[in-house]
Amino acid sequence: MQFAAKVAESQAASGMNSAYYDPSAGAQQQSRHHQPQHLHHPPQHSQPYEIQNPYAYYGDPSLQQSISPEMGLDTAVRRMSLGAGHVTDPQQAAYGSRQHNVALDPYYAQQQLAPRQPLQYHLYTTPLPHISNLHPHQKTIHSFFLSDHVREELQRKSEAAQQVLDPSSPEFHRLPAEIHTYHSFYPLDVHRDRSLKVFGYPTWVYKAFWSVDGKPYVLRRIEGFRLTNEAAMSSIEGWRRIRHSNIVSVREAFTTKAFGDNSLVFVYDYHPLSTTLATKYFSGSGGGPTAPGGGVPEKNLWSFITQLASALKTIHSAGLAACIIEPSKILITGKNRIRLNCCGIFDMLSFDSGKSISQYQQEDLLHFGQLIVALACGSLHAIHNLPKSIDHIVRHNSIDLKNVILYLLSKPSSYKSVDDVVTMIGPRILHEINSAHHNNDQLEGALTRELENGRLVRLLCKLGSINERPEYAGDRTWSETGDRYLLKLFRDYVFHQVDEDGRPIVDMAHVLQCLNKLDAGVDEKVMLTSRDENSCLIVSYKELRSCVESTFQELLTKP
Ligand SMILES: Nc1ncnc2c1ncn2[C@@H]1O[C@H](COP(=O)(O)OP(=O)(O)OP(=O)(O)O)[C@@H](O)[C@H]1O
Repeated sequence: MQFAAKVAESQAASGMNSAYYDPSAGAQQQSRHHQPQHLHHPPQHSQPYEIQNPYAYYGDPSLQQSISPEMGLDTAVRRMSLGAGHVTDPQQAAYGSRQHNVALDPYYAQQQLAPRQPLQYHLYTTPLPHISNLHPHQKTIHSFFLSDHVREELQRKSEAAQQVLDPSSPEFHRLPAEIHTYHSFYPLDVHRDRSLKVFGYPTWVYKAFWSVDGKPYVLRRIEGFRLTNEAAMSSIEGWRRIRHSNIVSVREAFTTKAFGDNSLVFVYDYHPLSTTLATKYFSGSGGGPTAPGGGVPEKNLWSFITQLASALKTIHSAGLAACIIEPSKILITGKNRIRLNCCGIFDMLSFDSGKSISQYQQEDLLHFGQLIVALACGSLHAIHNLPKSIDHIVRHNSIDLKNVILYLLSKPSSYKSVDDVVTMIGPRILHEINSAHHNNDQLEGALTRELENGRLVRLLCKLGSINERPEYAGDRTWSETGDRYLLKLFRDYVFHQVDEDGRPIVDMAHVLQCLNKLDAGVDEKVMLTSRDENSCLIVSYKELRSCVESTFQELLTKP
């Protein structure tokens, strides 16, 4: 595998100086390590990334025991973030300062004085150097990594997923430490007032970790609901089988008294940093795009209609009804990506209502139509004056949109079904598929850029394990002889080049080229010189590669 990476020295230097490799000293001072429990000598330097185990945070042995080592590692890898309590999202604003819980970690016990700092995203987004005259075989350093905005978005999501409550906050003490198999509760409600509007009961939303797989989930608690008919619990089974890209997956439901009342709890997949249609388009602070008429632009509307129709098609085909098509219960989990939330709750709350499923399905279509009217007019009150609203929609949108809305709002009948909606919006579905494929292509391109990096990190790990081990199997000269000596000289050749005045040459393209050639084991030869310049060895990458492999195997197999 070869890269024809060739960048001007200044560009290379800027790449090497970018925070991706070496965040600025300021950030380093602010970031903190989270040391695994078994390390007795915490390193003195700060690192750009912190790999943490959320379970170690709590110092709760019973929890730690329930987690397998593999799971801990997996979780630790997923926790790669700068590890700082970032406090800009509304959820945090509602609950005050929150931080990663470090208070109970013995390593941090003496280091609690300095407050954790927000993530400094700008250190991770390097400006692209302006290069207009690159040859086809040349690449800028940025082409080896994810684009800055994708990386930042993923980092923000990862950070949000790992947030836990500050143990000194009142909220921390109010919430149970563990319920069922979930722990580390973190409230997601944007506002503190509990509205009974949607479910008729106050509801609370928390992120919590499931101790079985270590992943975060969302728990929605229906406060004060006493389950009178045990059979209602079985209604969740149908929902557990539904997997759809526009439906927030339902995991399980259970009752609990852990909150001091009779609560019913539903568990859903967690989608970090999501918001709702209500917050984005009807709260006045969402900043969503608006068309000239004040509503959501028609292009976005068609995308929402297609996604919701697709979700409803799956739900109705499974003999279920959503019963919850309302702006505050439709999550926006990405750009124009929506997911129907809170499915399954009404099945349990109105288990004995006596209504048939087809009646509920007809209501779904009606609520679907009302939602589109509200979005197209930019107001939740639009459905109260339909003639005026339809008139507004016709003036600002296509006739196709009006036809779909009129169909959805038409009288319920046994002939009215989501299938007809799918037929009506056929051409728009094609457009949606095209956009989805396009987005896929872009993400695949981004993934491909990172593809080689994992390979290089593996190689670097091997080299790091081999080079300059102080002693191995009692042999103090182990790293200074044989294959290991060759690899030590190669390490100097790759990373420690100096110019004629002895100044370090920092050339990212050279490093990448050498590592790629080593990984591929090409026949090209390289001249390695000892530091005292007394010996000089000519060796091929192929030979160096077999040195790496055999030495690493030796490390693995010998006691
Ligand atoms: N599955 C989920 N994954 C991630 N975040 C979620 C999920 N479900 C809800 N949320 C977050 O929780 C917040 C609160 O959800 P909720 O449904 O209570 O909305 P709300 O606007 O507060 O509605 P209500 O007025 O009915 O309480 C939402 O804004 C959303 O950001």
